[in-house]
Amino acid sequence: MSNLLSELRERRPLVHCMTNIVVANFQANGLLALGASPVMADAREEVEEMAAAASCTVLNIGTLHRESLEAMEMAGKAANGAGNPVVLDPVGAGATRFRRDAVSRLLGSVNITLIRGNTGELAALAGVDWKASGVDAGDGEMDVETVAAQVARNYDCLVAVTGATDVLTDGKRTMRISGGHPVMSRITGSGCLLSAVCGAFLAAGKGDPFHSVAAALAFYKAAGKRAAEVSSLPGSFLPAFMDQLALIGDRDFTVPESAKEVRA
Ligand SMILES: Nc1ncnc2c1ncn2[C@@H]1O[C@H](COP(=O)(O)OP(=O)(O)OP(=O)(O)O)[C@@H](O)[C@H]1O
Ligand SMILES: Cc1ncsc1CCO
Ligand SMILES: [Mg+2]
Repeated sequence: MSNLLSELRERRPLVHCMTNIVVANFQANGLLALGASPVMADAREEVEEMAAAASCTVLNIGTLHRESLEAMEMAGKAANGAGNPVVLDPVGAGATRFRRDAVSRLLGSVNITLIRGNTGELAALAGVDWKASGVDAGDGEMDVETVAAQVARNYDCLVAVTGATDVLTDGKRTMRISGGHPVMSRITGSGCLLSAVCGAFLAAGKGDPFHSVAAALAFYKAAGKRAAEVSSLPGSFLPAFMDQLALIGDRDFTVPESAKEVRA
């Protein structure tokens, strides 16, 4: 059993979120429920200071515009300078040219620790032919483990691709995490909040970042599963899910022991 969650709650990491207007409140509440401390800040005038003061920065392009993209680049570089982890959530990366270009720009100028997205977003990052559907996963065929590992090697970062089964890779090792419940994809922002939760776990973990993200994914799946036992309808699932983010402890979820080696 890992005690990462207890350490996280003890440390209460400050998670700097540059996020979208849909999920900001949900993300802040979810981080508080988990035991982290959220701060939303995206003005160019302050992001460098905030990123340096925080324990990690989360860049979410869900409702991006020119100014926020510029601010994200500044924040990402400041977080890099402070040695803090940076999570990129490439929301709807395949939906428009602006989003594709924004993701390339961020990946080209900031050292990203983790990219967390759904299959459609992974396809966009990898240039795989895909039927994009706004911010949803969309439709298409690809070997998620192989493509995610290629993207991880390309950008020298961790990649977490979520869905019915989550895949985590650093380009050399791959891990699959199952669990959760389909209702998790029927509320908006469950992926966005997860990206911020991964940031909190990365900030709390002193060891292998791969292990910290694996723990975050397993924790979140467990919270979804337990909340769906209370209600699997979206409206009443939401508060039950918030409660589980606060209730679950280290002994209530299992991080898979072994990661599979992948061939480059
Ligand atoms: N069918 C499913 N069964 C079990 N868990 C699921 C399912 N779909 C999604 N999840 C879980 O929901 C969480 C969010 O993942 P998802 O891939 O839906 O994110 P997303 O598409 O980026 O969401 P959003 O953009 O709305 O924030 C993850 O923990 C994932 O494991
Ligand atoms: C619905 C939606 N549109 C832009 S961001 C967002 C939140 C889920 O990704
Ligand atoms: Mg998403």
